[in-house]
Amino acid sequence: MLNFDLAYARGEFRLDASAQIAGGVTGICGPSGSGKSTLLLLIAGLLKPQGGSLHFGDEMLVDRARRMFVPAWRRHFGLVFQDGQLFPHMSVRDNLLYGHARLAAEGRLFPLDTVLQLLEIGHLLDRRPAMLSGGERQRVALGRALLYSPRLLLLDEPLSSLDDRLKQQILPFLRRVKDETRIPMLYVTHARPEVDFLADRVLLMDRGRLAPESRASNTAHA
Ligand SMILES: Nc1ncnc2c1ncn2[C@@H]1O[C@H](COP(=O)(O)OP(=O)(O)OP(=O)(O)O)[C@@H](O)[C@H]1O
Repeated sequence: MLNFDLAYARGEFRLDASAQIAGGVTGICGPSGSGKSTLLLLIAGLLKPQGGSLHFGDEMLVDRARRMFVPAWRRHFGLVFQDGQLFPHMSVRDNLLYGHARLAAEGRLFPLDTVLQLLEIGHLLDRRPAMLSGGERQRVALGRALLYSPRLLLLDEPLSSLDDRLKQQILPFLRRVKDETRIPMLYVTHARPEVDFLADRVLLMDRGRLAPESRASNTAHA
């Protein structure tokens, strides 16, 4: 599904990461500052690598040797970051429909009602993001990413700012998204239980390098 070999340097930090990743949910774990968020930004097209290549299926998105770089908006990937990053001046409805409304009807994976039901956010449509709880904001951010009908979901610690009760509320939603939509996901987290619950495999990031995790326990989740 995703195949990359990316080199990126910023100050002292060096990322030199390669992997071939199949569909399903791939957890990415590793110490703080090891480069997990940087890797997601490189895959999203929000950072440009200094070297290497990136393929999504047969499609070449980056090939620095040929000076090729497909910009983020043309990759059609969905992103959910820690703080949700909703548009503060727009209602929940307008946030949710922001990407969706621009898609051709045949490109939409699911209608608004399906996502509202899946994430239980139908009662929030007329509110602004400031009027939402953290868990509601996370669900709206996820809803917006889903309604964009992405080819890949990039999730960067999407639950890390939430309390346990909210995590327990949202994790099953994510599993339903995985089971019902089959959209591949890269899921960055420090929280082992989230990975154990969701991921089909785990990659470990350490000082800018990626390696498959060898823990046998993960096969139980494949
Ligand atoms: N905007 C930035 N400008 C300069 N350096 C940065 C910036 N963002 C991150 N870094 C540095 O890049 C390196 C990788 O950071 P990154 O955020 O990718 O790590 P991470 O594994 O996601 O960490 P965490 O688990 O703490 O979120 C770190 O050394 C960090 O200090």
